[in-house]
Amino acid sequence: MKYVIGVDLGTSAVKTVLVNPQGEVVHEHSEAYPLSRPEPGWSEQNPEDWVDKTLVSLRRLMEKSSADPQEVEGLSFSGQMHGLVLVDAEGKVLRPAILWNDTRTTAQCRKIENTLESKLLSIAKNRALEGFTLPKILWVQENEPDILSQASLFLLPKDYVRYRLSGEYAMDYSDAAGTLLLDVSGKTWSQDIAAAFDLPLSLCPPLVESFDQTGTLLPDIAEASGLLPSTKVFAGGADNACGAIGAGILQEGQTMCSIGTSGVVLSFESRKELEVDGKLHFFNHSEKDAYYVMGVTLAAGHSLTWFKETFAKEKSFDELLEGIGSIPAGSSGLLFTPYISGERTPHPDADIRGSFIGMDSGHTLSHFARAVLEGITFSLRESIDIVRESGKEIHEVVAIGGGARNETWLQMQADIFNATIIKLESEQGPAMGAAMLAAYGCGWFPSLTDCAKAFIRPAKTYAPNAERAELYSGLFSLYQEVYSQTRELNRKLVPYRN
Ligand SMILES: Nc1ncnc2c1ncn2[C@@H]1O[C@H](COP(=O)(O)OP(=O)(O)O)[C@@H](O)[C@H]1O
Ligand SMILES: O=C(CO)[C@@H](O)[C@H](O)COP(=O)(O)O
Repeated sequence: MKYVIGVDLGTSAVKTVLVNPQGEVVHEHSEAYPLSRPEPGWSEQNPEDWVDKTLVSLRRLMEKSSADPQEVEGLSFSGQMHGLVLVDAEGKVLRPAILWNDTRTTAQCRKIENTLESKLLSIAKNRALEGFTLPKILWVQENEPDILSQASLFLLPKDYVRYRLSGEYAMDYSDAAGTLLLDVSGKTWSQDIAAAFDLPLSLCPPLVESFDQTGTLLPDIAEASGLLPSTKVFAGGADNACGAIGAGILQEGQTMCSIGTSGVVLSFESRKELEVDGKLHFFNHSEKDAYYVMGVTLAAGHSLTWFKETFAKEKSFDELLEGIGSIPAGSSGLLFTPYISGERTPHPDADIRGSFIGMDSGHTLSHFARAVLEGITFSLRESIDIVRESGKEIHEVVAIGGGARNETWLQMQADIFNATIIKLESEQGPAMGAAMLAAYGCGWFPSLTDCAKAFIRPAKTYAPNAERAELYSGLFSLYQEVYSQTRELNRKLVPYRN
């Protein structure tokens, strides 16, 4: 038997999957790492934790499977996007990584917009959002100039881990697109953007395709992970691009909804000249010369995790959600907005915070749990609507991520999106996408599309229920009002957040 490994460097954990040529996940293993929030709105991780846990996860995967290391032909990566890792000339990390969900950079975003004006959308194809990488580099430039002056390169999370595993520096287009330093349609680093902020282009690593080989495992790494120094290492991609590959989103008209820590609605796009005016993210795909548009809910699964940890810590997700099927759609008038760490689509607002509206003495824990799922799903419906307004039809949506584990939530997505939801045999979208990039890179298939045909199998579909779809459509209008009704209040609450 031959295998490939997909490594998904997530926000909460690194997941590794061992996949055979039929696309079956033979074994998987996950290792969690901490996230630190040293100040309100900050979110950091220690890159050394990623490397340690990736090696532990690979070793456990190999031990569990008892696969012969000779049989593992290659591995590739999917990574949390946008996080800033700065390294010096020796490859030493200069400060903790600043993550995608860190919102300290509002001032830097305004500086980028004011400096670049229309160039930002014409070159980088995206607006300046706190989560993206360039604002983080500018924050370091302003607040820790000594650190930036020692930096010889910036990397994204999975690029740092790959460098430690293979000794080679590289960044693929799908992840580079989320930095705001890439000329997205030209597929080169933008000299114009870098020069506007006095950043040398030498700070940017070499660009590669997601399925390009970037060396093999270093001998000490091979030993620590239970693999061989001949194991091929492929570049990999942004977690959302890999999630899309793993969900088979490889053609115009295909859309996925991923509910992990964040929530994402992503639709394939073949036209590099498409203008979405910053309303959606527009990024390079991990498929060659393809793109995607995407809307992001910052705290999707994170809202559910926060709710569980705060109000029902002793319960598992399944225990918390087991009663929600008997709560009526609309949670008996309880409405939740998932803005617990600010929001991105459609409200790029670092100061907004969540609400429960309509609390009643008759509401139970199950009403609250259902309202949380409905609020997250309404937020994703806002992205679905913007994608539809851009001219795309959405009749079917492939669901991936931890949120796809709950049947009631999948049906709720069908009812709120008014589209058929497809659940796959494996909800391991990004890790599976990474494994597919390795399989294609190893030459197992002539194209990623052929690989998708062999690897991806639908398990179940959920059709919208007309009555509930209508009820949710009315409630969605009320949900949309909550943002404007609570924005000013939240702004006034900012000084009290400490
Ligand atoms: N059994 C479950 N039912 C519904 N949602 C779940 C379940 N288990 C986990 N989740 C949600 O999935 C999220 C984790 O999804 P995952 O795709 O693993 O995220 P990430 O890659 O961001 O770490 C959690 O935040 C949680 O809200
Ligand atoms: O910032 C984004 C996309 O722009 C996030 O989607 C991150 O890429 C992290 O994703 P998860 O940890 O939720 O998978």
